[in-house]
Amino acid sequence: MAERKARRDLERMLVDETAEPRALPLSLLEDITRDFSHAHEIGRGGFAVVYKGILGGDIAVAVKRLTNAFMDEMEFHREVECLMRVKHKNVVRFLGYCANRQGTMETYDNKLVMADVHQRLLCFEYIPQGSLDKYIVGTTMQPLTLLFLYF
Ligand SMILES: Nc1ncnc2c1ncn2[C@@H]1O[C@H](COP(=O)(O)OP(=O)(O)OP(=O)(O)O)[C@@H](O)[C@H]1O
Repeated sequence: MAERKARRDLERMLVDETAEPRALPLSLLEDITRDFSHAHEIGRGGFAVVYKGILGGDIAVAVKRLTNAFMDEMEFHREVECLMRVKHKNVVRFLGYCANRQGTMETYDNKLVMADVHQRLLCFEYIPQGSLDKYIVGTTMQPLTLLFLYF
């Protein structure tokens, strides 16, 4: 129920450019990326794996799952705060964030222990051909291709 509402809100945000980024439930981000499946992976950076999240129809978002080693809680808060402040037509729109912490039983040293699993995620507008180098290649290749065709 809450997940369905969050999904609708996220879809609405994509058409309403004035909407502020918001907290998103982990269950929604898991659902739209098919549990962060390999098939949804669109890229990797130094600190994150980026997935394509599919909402209704053709609507997509980019979900950035930060690696655990990267950030402590304070750093993550600062990152979210900075992203929330930046609003510019040349900057990819930040849509939301998720910080989830869950205890799971794990075996350590032949004993069952309660481990804290942290998930930190950021959600952005999806940019087709996400990487800037693909745009640059796309634009510089065109004249070259035309030149080649001319000769
Ligand atoms: N909003 C987006 N829409 C589509 N693809 C994206 C988006 N954000 C990232 N990607 C893809 O994921 C890749 C990794 O992005 P990410 O932001 O994690 O790292 P980076 O900017 O390449 O490097 P760094 O680790 O230094 O930040 C990008 O190269 C791009 O292909």
